[in-house]
Amino acid sequence: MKVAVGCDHGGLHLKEEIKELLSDLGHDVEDFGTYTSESCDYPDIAVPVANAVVSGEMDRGILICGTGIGIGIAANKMKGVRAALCHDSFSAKYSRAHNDANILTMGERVIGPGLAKDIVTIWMATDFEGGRHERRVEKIKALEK
Ligand SMILES: O=C(CO)[C@H](O)[C@H](O)COP(=O)(O)O
Repeated sequence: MKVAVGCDHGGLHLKEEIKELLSDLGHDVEDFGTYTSESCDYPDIAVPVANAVVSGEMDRGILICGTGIGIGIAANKMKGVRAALCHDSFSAKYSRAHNDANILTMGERVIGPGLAKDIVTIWMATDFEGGRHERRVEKIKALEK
């Protein structure tokens, strides 16, 4: 899969670990920044990653900031984005299976790299179940009209 990754300064180190994991898993990774530890504003990263996913240029996105919250709030303002903040593997699995989340967000200041890598591995491997969940996701999409 083609995966867009992005972070603010609070998520820089974890993003590097996640990029390596995604490559090891056989995915194509595109890094939308930030690239240095200099302080920056997470909406400036969330928007291009969201656009890349919604346009179909990239299949999925992973966004990381200090908490995973702000960058997810920003991404979810973009039409077509279903960004899920996941700090446990159960949520990661069901954000895909039930919600068809297309962007995963995490906080580098919240969880360690080991758990974050488990979360990404599960999130990337889980398919949307459809069925009754399709109807619910369609209702979410209808809210955007
Ligand atoms: O987690 C975040 C947003 O939800 C940011 O990474 C965090 O707010 C940045 O804080 P600071 O400028 O103090 O490093």
